[in-house]
Amino acid sequence: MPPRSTSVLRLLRPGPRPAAALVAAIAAATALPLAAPQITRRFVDDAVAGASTRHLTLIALAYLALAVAGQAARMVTAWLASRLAWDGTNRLRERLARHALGLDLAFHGRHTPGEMIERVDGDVVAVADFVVAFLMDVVASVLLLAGVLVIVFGVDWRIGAALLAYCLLIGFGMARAQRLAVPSAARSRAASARLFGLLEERLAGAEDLRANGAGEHTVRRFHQVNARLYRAEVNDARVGTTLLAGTSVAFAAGTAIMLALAAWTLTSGTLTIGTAVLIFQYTLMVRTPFERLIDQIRQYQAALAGLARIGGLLAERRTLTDGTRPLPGTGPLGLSLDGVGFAYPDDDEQVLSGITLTLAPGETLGLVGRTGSGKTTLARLVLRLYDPTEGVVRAGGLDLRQADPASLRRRIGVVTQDVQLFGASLRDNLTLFRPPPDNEVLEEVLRDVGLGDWLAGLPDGLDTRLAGVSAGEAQLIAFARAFLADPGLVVLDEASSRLDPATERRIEHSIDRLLRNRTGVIIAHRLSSLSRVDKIAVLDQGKIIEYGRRADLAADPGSRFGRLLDLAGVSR
Ligand SMILES: Nc1ncnc2c1ncn2[C@@H]1O[C@H](COP(=O)(O)OP(=O)(O)OP(=O)(O)O)[C@@H](O)[C@H]1O
Repeated sequence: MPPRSTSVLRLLRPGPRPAAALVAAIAAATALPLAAPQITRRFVDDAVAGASTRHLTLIALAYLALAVAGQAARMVTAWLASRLAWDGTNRLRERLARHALGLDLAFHGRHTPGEMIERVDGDVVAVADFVVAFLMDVVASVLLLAGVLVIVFGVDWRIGAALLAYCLLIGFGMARAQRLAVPSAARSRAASARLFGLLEERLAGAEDLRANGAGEHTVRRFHQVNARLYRAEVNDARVGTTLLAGTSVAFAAGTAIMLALAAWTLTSGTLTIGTAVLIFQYTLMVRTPFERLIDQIRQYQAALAGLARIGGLLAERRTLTDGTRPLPGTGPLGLSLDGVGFAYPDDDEQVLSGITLTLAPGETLGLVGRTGSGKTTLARLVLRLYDPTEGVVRAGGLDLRQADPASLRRRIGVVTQDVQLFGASLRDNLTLFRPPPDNEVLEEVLRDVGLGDWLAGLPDGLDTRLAGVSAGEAQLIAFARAFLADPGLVVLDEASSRLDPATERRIEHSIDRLLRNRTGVIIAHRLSSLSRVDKIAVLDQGKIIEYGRRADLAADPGSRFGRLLDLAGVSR
């Protein structure tokens, strides 16, 4: 096993007491069924010898008690094994989620959310299932098989040797058969993954598909993929049934041989009838452990692959190193970019180059440029979601690479146009699950951003679970979040979607308030926003092609910014 997988397994290791309880439960679950045939033997031999009904009834009752105790031990084992596995895997899941959240955007850019969910949940569940099954089936089955063989060897070594040979043959045959079944099972899983992939993608785009009349094509495609899954499943079932029938025949033949052996020893006078019945029962007992063991081979492979992937994820390291120096704790933060260049990791294209600009504390910058010119990328550098590949970004005079990440998140805020609202209360959506300030503070902030009437109309006020929030309201909630966080530098990616004039006015009012006494970088999509900024930078293909004070650029007849205003019919 690779070393990473062993370190993952270490996370799953239980404490000594639960482990001891599990070992005891497994031992009981194995020993009790092993004792049952001994009681049957006693019953048969005593019955043949003419024992009283009372005596035989007592033996039968003992058998019953043993059977009940055996089942109870198995239930306790199952419960303990699942608890241990889930405790361990929950620790692993938590560790993975924390680790993944701590990795930087370069990592998350390479891995889709679906992939991360599969890693943090799917792989962990595969491992948990395997750990439970390993304890329940593999350990218990091996112990049971070993117990049966030892007992039968003790009764008659020749029959023991025959049973051992039979077990080896069956084991070999079942492992081969399992390998035959793997390709058809893999085909069926692949077809199922394709169907779910298609469903997920098409359901996510249901609105666009319907609006563009692509429904019929989607349904046809769904039928095709579904038909492929059907064929793969039928084929898999056929292979499975054939193998099952073959295994049953092999077990029946083995049982018949063991019975014949028992009958032979019986007639040769070495064994009693009770012992013959005992051997017969033990022979029947080997079937279930074998079936369980073989079944585990598949799960073992899935778990091993899962462990390797989990280990790989835990081995991922942040590429951004954390600094230790705090940003100035209060007041607006100045911002300067000095010869900044940037290319996304694993991408040769230079997205930004030679960016130099300065904002004094409290000043605002409007970033303008065609789509793809690098505005969002520049904002990401200011938020230190990435480090520049050339040059320096400074806030409050401090190179962001040296800044303590907690103070950076507290002092530099962002309002994006894709506002993420969570299926939680309005309060939690405002505070992002941090300990909330008093209700009055939250209500005042909501009133300030123009959501006072909206709040008054909510059935449970701040405790209302958010659903069906409009784009404009979502934007205003995002402003409220930013007010609560009270940063000294705000990056604002303006909503480019059309909002009704009343909402637009409310949003502009909020922007004005948010920028008061704060430094701001606005990715401006509306010309009206440009009227409030102190400076303008026009980006084109990652370079600043125009930069200066807004008033100067507006007054310059040849400036691009001036032409932009003229084109839109806005007075300079
Ligand atoms: N995560 C990423 N990985 C690789 N390349 C990226 C990534 N994000 C953006 N780019 C590329 O960087 C360039 C600049 O993109 P960016 O999103 O910064 O532009 P923008 O001016 O904000 O565009 P828009 O106005 O459409 O939001 C584009 O060529 C884009 O394809």
